[in-house]
Amino acid sequence: MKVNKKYKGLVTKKFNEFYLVELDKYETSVANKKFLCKIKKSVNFRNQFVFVGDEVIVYQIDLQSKRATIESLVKRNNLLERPSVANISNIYVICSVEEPKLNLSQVNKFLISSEQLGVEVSLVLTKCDLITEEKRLLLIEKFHQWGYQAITLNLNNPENLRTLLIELKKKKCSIFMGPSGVGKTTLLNMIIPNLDNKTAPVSSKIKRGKNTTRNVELFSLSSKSYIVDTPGFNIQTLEIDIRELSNLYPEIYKQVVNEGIHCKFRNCLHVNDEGCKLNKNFERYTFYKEMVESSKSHYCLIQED
Ligand SMILES: Nc1nc2c(ncn2[C@@H]2O[C@H](COP(=O)(O)OP(=O)(O)OP(=O)(O)O)[C@@H](O)[C@H]2O)c(=O)[nH]1
Ligand SMILES: [Zn+2]
Repeated sequence: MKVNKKYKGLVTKKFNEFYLVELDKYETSVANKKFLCKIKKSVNFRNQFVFVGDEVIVYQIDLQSKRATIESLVKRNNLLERPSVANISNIYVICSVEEPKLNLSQVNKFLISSEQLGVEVSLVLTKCDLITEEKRLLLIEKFHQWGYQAITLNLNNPENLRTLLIELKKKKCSIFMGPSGVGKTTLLNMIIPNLDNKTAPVSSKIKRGKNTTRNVELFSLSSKSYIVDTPGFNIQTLEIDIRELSNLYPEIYKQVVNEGIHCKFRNCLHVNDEGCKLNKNFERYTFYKEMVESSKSHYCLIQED
């Protein structure tokens, strides 16, 4: 039985030329909303590929065989690389407080690289069982000054995981990103039942290539809430316009937008500029200055090993 109607849907998985598309729950009364789709042959997406996370319009919906055809692609908000996922709403930057040790410069790069996508960015600190309560509170205070309410986790305490899960269920589409060995896979395995991604102690990790052949999938946490079942492997390649950089630091954004400071020049970079009014007395200013300086002659390209 074919439905002679068009519906909007979300690509939750992609394999070869097939796409698993979940039809919008509010637009259809069909019970199982997942349809195996191919792209309409004559369609020209101007060499654009369709990725997991993309919204598409489907037609030729066959309720019996659960097949349909993708007619067109809805304009996407953003596209992440490695893994390729579209329309992410939230990035959770995951860093461990120990094993591996917290590296502030690296945390900064992950945060800026995520902010650059224009999504909501959160910071999660794992392995808090390896530090004292006093140190944990100091870290929360530190990152509060960076402009983030760090979520601290400890595998021995399921209570903090529950809090994170409640938060994730309110977000549209989240992904975990962070350096190797910080516990991203461990967390995903706890959040997604039967996922069973491989984890390994830090010392025996193969640093690259792990999981690369797996197909990315969106896992539904609640209606309208998804999480990417694979962590982002690395910092996204940045091509930041030097004038945009200050907007990616909440400490600077807050002063310029919320407090309305007025530097003498509208395009002030807040680095040795005449008449600059920015209060530079914050911890990440050195990182900011370094990024501005390294991108003065060319766009800032950051790639992390
Ligand atoms: N002590 C402690 N160890 C943890 C915690 N969470 C994870 N680990 C351990 O950290 C190691 C690495 O965890 P993974 O989940 O594989 O880390 P990952 O971030 O996915 O690493 P990559 O796959 O390399 O990106 C494993 O041995 C985990 O058991 C924690 O809260 N406390
Ligand atoms: Zn300034």
